[in-house]
Amino acid sequence: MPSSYESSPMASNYNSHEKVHNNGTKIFQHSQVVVVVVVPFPAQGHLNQLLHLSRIILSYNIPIHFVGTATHNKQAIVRAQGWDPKSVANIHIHDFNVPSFSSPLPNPNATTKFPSHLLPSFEASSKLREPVANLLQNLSSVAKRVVVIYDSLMACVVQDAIHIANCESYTFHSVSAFTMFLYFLDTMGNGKDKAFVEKISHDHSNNIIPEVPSLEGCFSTQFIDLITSQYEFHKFSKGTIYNTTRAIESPYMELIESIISTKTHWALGPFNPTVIEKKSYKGNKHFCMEWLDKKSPRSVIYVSFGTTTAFSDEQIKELAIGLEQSKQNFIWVLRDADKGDIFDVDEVRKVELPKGFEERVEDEGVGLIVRDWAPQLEILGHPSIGGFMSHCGWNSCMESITMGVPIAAWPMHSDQPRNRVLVTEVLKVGLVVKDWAHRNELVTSSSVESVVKRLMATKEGDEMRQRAMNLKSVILKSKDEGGVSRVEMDSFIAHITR
Ligand SMILES: O=c1ccn([C@@H]2O[C@H](COP(=O)(O)OP(=O)(O)O[C@H]3OC[C@@H](O)[C@H](O)[C@H]3O)[C@@H](O)[C@H]2O)c(=O)[nH]1
Ligand SMILES: C[C@@H](CO)CCNc1ncnc2nc[nH]c12
Repeated sequence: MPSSYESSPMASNYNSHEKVHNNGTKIFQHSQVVVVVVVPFPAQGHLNQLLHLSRIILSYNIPIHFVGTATHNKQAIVRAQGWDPKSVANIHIHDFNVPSFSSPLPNPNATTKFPSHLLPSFEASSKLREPVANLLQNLSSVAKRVVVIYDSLMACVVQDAIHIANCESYTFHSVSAFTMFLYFLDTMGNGKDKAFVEKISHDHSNNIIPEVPSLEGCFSTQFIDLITSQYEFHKFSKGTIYNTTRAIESPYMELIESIISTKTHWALGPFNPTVIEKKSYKGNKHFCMEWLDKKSPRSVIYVSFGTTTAFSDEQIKELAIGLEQSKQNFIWVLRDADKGDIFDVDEVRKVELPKGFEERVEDEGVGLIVRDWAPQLEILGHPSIGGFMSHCGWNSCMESITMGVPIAAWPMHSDQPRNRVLVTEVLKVGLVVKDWAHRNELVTSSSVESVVKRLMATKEGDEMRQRAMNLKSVILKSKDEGGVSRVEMDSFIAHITR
């Protein structure tokens, strides 16, 4: 564990901060520096994005304070990918206490796929308000400015920032600009002005705004309450941050800007590294990377559904049979949704596969089952990967697109049904496995088989792979000197350090 992982008293934080940034001469007086405090929401898809962003901001030599409960901080760090884990030592990690919370197993047979079992851990994290307020207060007395970047679901926790004169905050939305735009549009109600509606209708005909599924079945009611209870606190933030790039989502960034013109909207992504650092391998190569090394280019489909999905036994069986019948190479990450505390391993579900399946596909060299944490970013970046069967979580979408891999889309909940539309209809780098209208039905082995074949072994699939590679190169260029992603990140940094 990196030494700074332990939460340390303020004084030693300052010492380590001087050590990190002081190249022989004492360049920092604390009263002159701008510090950034990052407040993530405690679920993997959220923690991951803000840890990546922290590392990017740190690369501009800005001190970073990352706050959360001990278990969620540890979760973010042990699972970080794509860069040298040693650089975490330069981030000030603050482990704050919250009342203990229960950490039940997900329910694989529930009618909706929303991960309601995570609610106790979400509720516990809402108790971070007081320690966060104290931290902001302490930092504000020694820093020139305290910049708070908080997950939109943690607005309530950072509400005291408003009372601190040299503190300003930015809301981070963990979903696509496409999803956020549709969400803002839905909530605009009758206040739409005529010109705006005309523009939207025009965009409709240009396919910028395709038909999307309603939000029915996407969230639990308690989660909607959690989202709504944050509303009143968002008005205090100075701007909003998205993990996207104008290189792929500029129409939606512009639409958001036209709806909410009182704030600055920053497209600072992609947050995940687009080139994987050698040092990220943590010593040994994962066994699936060696397996991939032996396969031919673009011949393997990677199958994984993020950290918030639990399949029923019946669905697992159909998926297994479908993959085998497709006769395509695959790596399948077969794991249940995370628990609220991932280190609580007393109770885990052992998923059953059809008899003999695993041995057969592994002996034949066509399939590999991974049951623990897979190095997804590295896998997607491997030249043998030619497709990704995904639930369309936003991290997975960005990772796949930045690595040039097309998607077989099987959304489960939340923003995923709409990300599916962005991937398949707008960017045209994917096929639909399951449409939201059929969300309560089983996906049969024959539909799995047919989508996998279409993506991996047809001209249509080749064309998608080509488009995905084109998007990858557009994104890489946008990060070069003068490119849109680089310019926007540089100007955000210039803005907060002004
Ligand atoms: O074995 C694994 C499983 C998952 N992962 C990583 O875990 C992350 C999963 O995040 P995803 O966004 O894809 O999916 P999740 O469902 O877990 O996240 C969720 O939270 C954030 C939202 O914005 C997403 O849209 C939402 O679905 C990815 O970064 C993926 O690379 C692994 O590295 N290995
Ligand atoms: C329970 C979590 C899984 O990590 C739902 C995904 N998170 C989200 N999904 C959709 N819209 C959002 N706006 C902010 N966060 C959002």
